[in-house]
Formats: sequence, structure tokens, C-alpha cells
Amino acid sequence: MSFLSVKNLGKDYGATRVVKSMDLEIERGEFVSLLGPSGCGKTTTLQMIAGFTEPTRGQVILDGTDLTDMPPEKRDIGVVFQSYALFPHMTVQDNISFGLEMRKMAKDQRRERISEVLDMVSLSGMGERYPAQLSGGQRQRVAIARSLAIRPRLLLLDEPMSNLDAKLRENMHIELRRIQRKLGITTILVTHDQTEAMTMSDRIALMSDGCIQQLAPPLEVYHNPRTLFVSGFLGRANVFAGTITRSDKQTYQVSSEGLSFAVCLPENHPFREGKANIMIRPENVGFADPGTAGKLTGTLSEAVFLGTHWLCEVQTPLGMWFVSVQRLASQPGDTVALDWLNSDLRVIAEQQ
Ligand SMILES: Nc1ncnc2c1ncn2[C@@H]1O[C@H](COP(=O)(O)OP(=O)(O)OP(=O)(O)O)[C@@H](O)[C@H]1O
Repeated sequence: MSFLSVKNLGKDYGATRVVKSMDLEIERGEFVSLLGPSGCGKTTTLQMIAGFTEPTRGQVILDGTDLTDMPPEKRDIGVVFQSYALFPHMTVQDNISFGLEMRKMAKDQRRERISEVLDMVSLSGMGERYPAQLSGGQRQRVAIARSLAIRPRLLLLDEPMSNLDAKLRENMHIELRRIQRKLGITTILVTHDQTEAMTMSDRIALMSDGCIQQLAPPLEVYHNPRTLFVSGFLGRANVFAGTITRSDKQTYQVSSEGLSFAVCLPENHPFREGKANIMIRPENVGFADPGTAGKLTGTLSEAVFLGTHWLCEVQTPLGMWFVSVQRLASQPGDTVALDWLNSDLRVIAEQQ
């Protein structure tokens, strides 16, 4: 059995099913993100695991113990919210000490633990300060230190970095992941920030409308999205509708708007022949070498330089495509030929 088992977990408010039926198996030490648009049920799921919201159905089992009817303070779970909820009238060390005192830890041990976690979040020497004397990033690190101090069996993070500026957030991603790995603490992060989920997680649970659409490692979710929603939520995607036919045992062709390309379908792919959606990422499409026809012709309508690459919009018979390239030799208005490796085309069985 997994370290954390969430089985058929759901929440209804009146007739509205805000979390339909969640099944989640998380291994000890794993970092899993719940990623999805606003209102898809991420926070509600986390609150049910923490014990702050009573589920309408389902079970939460942590390390073999059924937590479903256990009050939050008995669950041994650390929670960090978007608003850090530090006690403003207490110093940093008293904020951290609070949870340890509740657990009746001896004074010497408490002092040692506080110094250890402050060191971990690079705030040694700041123990005497009050929250108002800290920056947003420092306050957030105190909140994390406070939740780590109790050595919870499970750490739940609800958008803990969304108040920080972009640079600080990036640093915190790296820092938090380092601490999480070092302590081997099983962690669930709620976020709507795809970069945050991609950089931090062992696995991402991509949610929409109260359901998990796909649960897999970041690269798998990115490169092999199971649904159109997933392909569009994580990064940019070029998607077109086509008809798949079988050429021989291993080879399939997709045709659309009079064009035809070979596609590969993995052994276990749910789809074989008929109408389907085909997806390719912008970075897997390039401009054909001069003098060659490429696979698709279009008109370059826009090109913006994003520092590491050019993001281009190309109007094609298959719709508007995004193309991401390192170098650009064409101007908006030019006719361009696009090329790609057919092995980078992905078939998404779900219909549009
Ligand atoms: N107490 C409540 N009563 C009624 N509806 C609620 C309640 N709490 C949450 N909801 C609804 O449940 C849905 C899911 O909310 P939830 O906060 O879990 O979403 P979320 O994915 O975390 O969104 P966000 O990223 O905006 O925080 C929303 O439509 C919300 O309005």
C-alpha cells in the first residue's frame, strides 16, 4: 500500500460536486502537485486531506491509518497556506515554538529544533524578529520552517509562493525542493502555476472540474498529454483534427485538410483508427531548410523574441500554429515552410 492513499474522495456543496472522485496513491518521500485552473477543486482536496473540510465521500489513509474521521490536530500533517498566518505579536522563534509547545516538547529540544529549521530555510539569526520586520519571502520561509519543525508525516502546501515576486519564487522552488529531498518529507503542493509544478514535482496531478485528468511525471504529462485540456494547460500546443488510417501493421497515417503525415501509436495507445486530435509542441516544429518544401506551408503572422527563443505564429491550412525557434530569418508576411519529426506528433483520442 502507498504511504498516502486517497480513495474516491469527494465533496459536494448542495447539488454542486466540487470534487467528484479523487483517487491518489502517493509514495513516501514523493512530491506531488495538484495543478489546475482556479475553482477546479485543488484547495478543497487539500483541505479534506488536512482535515479542515469534511469529505462527502471517500477515505484518506496515511501510513496505514484511516484519517477520515480524525481531527486535524491529530493527523500529524504540516500545512502552509498562501497567507502565511504567522502570529504577528510573536517573534519568529516563538511562532515556530508554538507547535512544539503544543506537542509538549522540552525547552532545550525546542531551542535546538528552532535553530535547525531556521538554518534550513537560511534564516539563522532572525529568530528575535517579529513578522512585520521581515520581507514577504522571509515570512514565507518562517511559515515553512514552522511546519517543518513539527516533523510532520505529510506536508501540504497551498500556493505558498504565489505572493512572492518571480525571482524569489524561482529561488524558493529550488530551496524548498532541496529541503524536501533532504528530509524525505512526503509533500503535496497546490498550484495553478505550471512552471512551479513542472520544476518541483515528482508527479503532477492535473485537475479540471473536480477530477484528475492525468497523474504522471512532469515530462510525461508534457510530452504525452492524455486529453486536450492537459495539452493546452501545460505549455503551448498545436492541435488539429484529423483522420487516422492504418497503412500496415505498425504504421498509421493522419490526414487533415488534404495533407497526410505518418504518426506512431504506442502499443498501449487507446486509439487506433478514425477521427482524432493530433498535437505537436511549438519547440518540435521548425522552419524547413531553404529550398525544401517542409510538411506544411503557412504565412508568418507574428514573431516575438522571448530572450531564449523566438515565438512565432504561423497561419496554416491546419489553423494558427506556434513555432518556437532559436534563430529567425523570416519577416512577418513571408511564406514559410514548417517541418518536424513525425515521431513528435501525439494522438489524443478524445474528440474536440
Ligand atoms: N464553502 C463552500 N461553499 C460552496 N462552494 C464552495 C465552498 N468552498 C469552495 N467552493 C467552491 O468549490 C469549487 C472549488 O474550490 P477550490 O477552492 O477547491 O478551488 P481551487 O482549485 O483551489 O481554486 P483556486 O486556485 O482559485 O484557489 C469552487 O467553485 C468554489 O467556489
